[in-house]
Amino acid sequence: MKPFIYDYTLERLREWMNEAGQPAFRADQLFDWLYVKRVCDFEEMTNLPKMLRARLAEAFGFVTLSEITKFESKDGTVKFLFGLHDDHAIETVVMRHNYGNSICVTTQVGCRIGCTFCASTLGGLKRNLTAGEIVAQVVTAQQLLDETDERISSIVIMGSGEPFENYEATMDFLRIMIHDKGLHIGQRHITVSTSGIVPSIYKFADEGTQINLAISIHAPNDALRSKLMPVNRRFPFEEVMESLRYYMAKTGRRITFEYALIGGVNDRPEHAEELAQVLQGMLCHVNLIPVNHVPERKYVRTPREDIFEFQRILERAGVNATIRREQGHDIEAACGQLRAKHMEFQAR
Ligand SMILES: C[S@@+](CC[C@H](N)C(=O)[O-])C[C@H]1O[C@@H](n2cnc3c(N)ncnc32)[C@H](O)[C@@H]1O
Ligand code: SF4
Repeated sequence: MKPFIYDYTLERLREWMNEAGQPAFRADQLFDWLYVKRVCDFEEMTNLPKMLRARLAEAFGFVTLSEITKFESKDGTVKFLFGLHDDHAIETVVMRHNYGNSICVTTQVGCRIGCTFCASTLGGLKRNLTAGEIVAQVVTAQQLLDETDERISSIVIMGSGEPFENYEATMDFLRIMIHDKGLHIGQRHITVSTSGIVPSIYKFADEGTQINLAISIHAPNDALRSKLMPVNRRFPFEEVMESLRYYMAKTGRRITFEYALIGGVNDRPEHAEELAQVLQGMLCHVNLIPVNHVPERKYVRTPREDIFEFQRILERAGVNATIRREQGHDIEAACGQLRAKHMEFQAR
């Protein structure tokens, strides 16, 4: 199979042009066709010489995401189930806020991390997505928004998969997204979420970007975190915290801690107090998320009043905390749920 043109950063396209005996500016023209004009056919790139268009078509393919289903929520959230060339399915969600539109992208088909509350991991990991397959989710969604003159202004890497186990593809995706000659998404408007893959956190800290980092913490201590997230046995709580301290010292950037509240499991006042103690004095923010129901799991949601109490305990200790506003609840926007249903349906 030919490589996807979306797999290539502008720097790599320049190298390719150089090897093909073309001036570097041809790569910039190509990049503009791909990400500013959002054209998906080399033949339409009319300021490139005909011979070059033919060579590009010979060397590269486009990622085609077939729309298996699309659900639109009352609040404007749109959830796509896209089919890939090898018949795998992935989810992408577009959320509309009063400050702009954001997209939640998937980085792997499934996930091998095995968090006990997550639908994405139910069938294990099938494969990594290439950078181009992550890019295609944004371009395809943006093409649809072009029809109503809307723009994607922020990205969260919070769809299925662990981005830091598909590190290089995720970084190339980010390089393509932030480039000022392409879609030019502001770095501070992008968030990468990880379950805590420690070596990648160090690597990411050294990249020198302004991109936000979120950590799925979900427990205030080692023992409970290991129960909820088996990855904690590979990279224990304290090692994760140590890597985050390095990240903060290196980048000066605030970290977001994601904490899904699960009724009776990690949502008691003593959990809030322990978490407050661990995070006190850290440049951080806690995002409290009422756990999304996953039919295969028995977890229940924390009552509203207890969520507020959890938040109050953190705030009283000086730890900034917000409760995530839920979007697309009526369309099962919780990541992995739509794909899990699709797989179940196919297996029948
Ligand atoms: C699906 S993960 C993808 C990114 C990365 N693998 C991670 O764990 O951070 C994105 C976020 O969704 C959260 N999540 C997964 N299942 C959830 C559920 N049932 N309810 C609420 N949040 C959930 C994760 O903990 C994580 O914070
Ligand atoms: S929460 Fe993230 S790391 Fe955990 S299983 Fe789901 S996608 Fe994988």
